[in-house]
Amino acid sequence: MGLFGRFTEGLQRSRERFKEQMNVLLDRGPDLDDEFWDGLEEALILADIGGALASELVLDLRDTATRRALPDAYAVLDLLKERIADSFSEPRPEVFDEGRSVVLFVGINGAGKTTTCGKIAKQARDSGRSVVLGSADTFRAAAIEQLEVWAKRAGVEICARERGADPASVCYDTIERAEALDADLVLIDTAGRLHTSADLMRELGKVVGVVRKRADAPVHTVLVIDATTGQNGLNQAREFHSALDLDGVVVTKLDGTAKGGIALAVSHSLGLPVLKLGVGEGLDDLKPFDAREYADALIGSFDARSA
Ligand SMILES: Nc1nc2c(ncn2[C@@H]2O[C@H](COP(=O)(O)OP(=O)(O)OP(=O)(O)O)[C@@H](O)[C@H]2O)c(=O)[nH]1
Repeated sequence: MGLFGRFTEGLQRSRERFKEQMNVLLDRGPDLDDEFWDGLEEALILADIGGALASELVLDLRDTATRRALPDAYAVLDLLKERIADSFSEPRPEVFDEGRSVVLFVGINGAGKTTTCGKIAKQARDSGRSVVLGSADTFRAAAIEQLEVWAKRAGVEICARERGADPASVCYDTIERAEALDADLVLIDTAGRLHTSADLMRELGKVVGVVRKRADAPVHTVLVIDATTGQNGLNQAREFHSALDLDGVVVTKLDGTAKGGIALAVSHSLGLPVLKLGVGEGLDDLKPFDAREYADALIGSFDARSA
């Protein structure tokens, strides 16, 4: 898929914000002066890739521009896309797309865990894999019903118990059911919790421990991050990663924010792969992640004619 491929729409607001910032600079001309480099760093920070990575990238680009004698800002912006793509952690297709896998979705309230579970179930089902969903979010009755609706839409099995049931035992039942059905993929929704609540994080750690002990297939923990929370997503990722040793992240709600750079901030600073991207509320609004396409869609295209 080309430059404006799959993520174009989802990252539209982020790209427009970046373009606005850059056009102010490019209107002065494409010179690689101090004002350009400072402006570029500011635009990257505003796109929520994080202050540390923004200055790291700009330092590297500045150095490369001198060494390679890059002619102007347009050449730097092209190189920026390459550097952004290279800054993402390596992909891990075994989490959702290959072999047998048990995945626990974790994250703060409302991040999009239940919705993402449903969307991934649908994609896996469409590609011929058998899926069992588990509703370990027994805290919210509506979450159980919501996951049942998604299971129906995706045409997959679901294991659920009543509100207040022990989440670990729901996981246990789900894995048992998946084994009986010889399922390829088990997707378990957990209750939303604040990364700052030590008790809730400990409880989640126990649930993950039970699943790791019980499952025969590889167990993966995936953090769902709402992109609209911007840099707070990085704090969430840090806490969840240190408590649960995450395997990757799914970034949701990219359709409603200009803070699309958060996927890069998390992936780069914690060494976690971005596994999927949520770009809407519908069943098909989930995109596979590709670092190059993401970089293209985040930065957009600049050339002497369009500026
Ligand atoms: N625009 C948009 N909305 C999304 C996306 N993903 C989820 N949502 C919406 O976000 C809201 C919360 O999603 P849920 O899936 O219920 O979130 P959750 O993390 O399971 O919530 P808790 O169970 O309370 O922790 C719902 O209204 C979803 O439709 C997305 O990619 N884009």
